[in-house]
Amino acid sequence: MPCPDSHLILALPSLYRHDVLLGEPAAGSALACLNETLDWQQPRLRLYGREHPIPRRQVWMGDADARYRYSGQHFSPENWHPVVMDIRNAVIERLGRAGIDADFNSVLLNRYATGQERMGWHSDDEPELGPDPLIAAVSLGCERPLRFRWKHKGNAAFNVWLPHDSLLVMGAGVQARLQHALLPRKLSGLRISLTFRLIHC
Ligand SMILES: O=C(O)CCC(=O)C(=O)O
Ligand SMILES: [Fe+2]
Repeated sequence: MPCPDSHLILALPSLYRHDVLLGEPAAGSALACLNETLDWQQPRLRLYGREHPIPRRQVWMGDADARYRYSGQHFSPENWHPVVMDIRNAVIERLGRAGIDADFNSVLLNRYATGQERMGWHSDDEPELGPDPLIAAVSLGCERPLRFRWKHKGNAAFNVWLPHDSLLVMGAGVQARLQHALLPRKLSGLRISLTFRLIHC
């Protein structure tokens, strides 16, 4: 049975959002805690032959053997922070209630200090995620839209707004058929996202 706070965005591929994951004050304290305590990194990545610092900060976290390759670099995960582990468990529990038996052994945390910080177009389709990954994206802080576009042109691109304490579920077919990006916006305010993944080690 659909939960009252669930919004189906697409049925096939499967894309939907739950509006309240942790509740308050847990969501607000998670935002403050992660912002203040994590060792936020700004690695330089090579793009079209030139190196640039990424236009946001990030932390990889997860099980020790869940190593990840991204833009030609290997990232070893940080140990699970207890607050991130609690959020992971809340995601698994919420998906379980929706009839989805999910597991995640790693998470990419992204920190956008202002509306100008961003993430470019991509699909989360690295081979270590397997052929059809389920990716669960938790948003904390400033509400911003994640923009989606189809790989085969024709259908219109669209925004999915991600409020504080929401959970976006990118299920079967989403990475194969769509790309997504967090584009710069005239918005102010800190946002942290956590994208949970299962890496096949
Ligand atoms: O910050 C977001 O909501 C998007 C993050 C994302 O696409 C990713 O971590 O792969
Ligand atoms: Fe992504």
